[in-house]
Amino acid sequence: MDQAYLTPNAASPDPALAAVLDCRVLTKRYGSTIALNAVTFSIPRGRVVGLLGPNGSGKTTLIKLIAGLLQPTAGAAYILGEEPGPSTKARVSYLPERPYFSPSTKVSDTLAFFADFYADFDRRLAEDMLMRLSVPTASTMGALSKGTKEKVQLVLVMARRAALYLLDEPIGGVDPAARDFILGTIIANYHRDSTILISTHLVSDVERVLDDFILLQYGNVAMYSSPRLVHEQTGRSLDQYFREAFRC
Ligand SMILES: Nc1ncnc2c1ncn2[C@@H]1O[C@H](COP(=O)(O)OP(=O)(O)OP(=O)(O)O)[C@@H](O)[C@H]1O
Repeated sequence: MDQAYLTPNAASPDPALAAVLDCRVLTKRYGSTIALNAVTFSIPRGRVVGLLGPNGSGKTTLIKLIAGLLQPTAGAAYILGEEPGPSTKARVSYLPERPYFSPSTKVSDTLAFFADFYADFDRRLAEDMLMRLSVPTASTMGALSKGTKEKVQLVLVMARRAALYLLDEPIGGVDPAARDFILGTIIANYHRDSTILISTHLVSDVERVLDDFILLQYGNVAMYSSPRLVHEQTGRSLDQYFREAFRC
């Protein structure tokens, strides 16, 4: 495990070194279910971090807590030193796991909506990415395939100039051939100072773009490391390593 990434540094006097995201003993219970159990980690700026783990391990719960859509039972998440609230929402670009535009909304209207709603939205960048992904902007969302809807929502979210992007299962519905292209387009266009936290089961598709990964198991951080370290230490890709380590 690369301990360097685990060092909380939100109190650093150098803003360039301050953590974008700091989770401290972050805990969420739903009744008697402990979805997140005193999760503590820190992510510096400029990293692309995979949030990995089996079904029910707490990935969506963690992302919703950071996005301010859920309240923690104990502990806290800090975005650039602040707990989730209106000012962090202006710095965080969040892609939920489910579609959120009504079927009758045209793709071009979603661009207008984001431009009105988010001061940091780069409309030209969004239009450019949609064109490169061959998305028909005159269509309604309801007329698009599941994968194309996901492309639109991912493009909108990534065309904001946010400090932190929270992507919950962004490419699950996209065909395998297009995943590489989409990830490549996203990574080529996002601002290098920003941090991306991306929850996914598609480890083999995303591992090449990840600087680091956090593995959740039963609501605990089981590992915080990098694909590079896993490869150096085991000779395996992240996907191979997980398949062997967590075989059912
Ligand atoms: N609204 C809720 N009410 C009760 N329990 C919940 C609720 N949401 C999540 N849970 C429970 O919390 C735990 C974590 O769920 P969560 O959705 O965060 O996991 P996940 O890692 O995102 O799963 P998946 O990979 O299947 O999307 C699970 O045991 C789940 O059943």
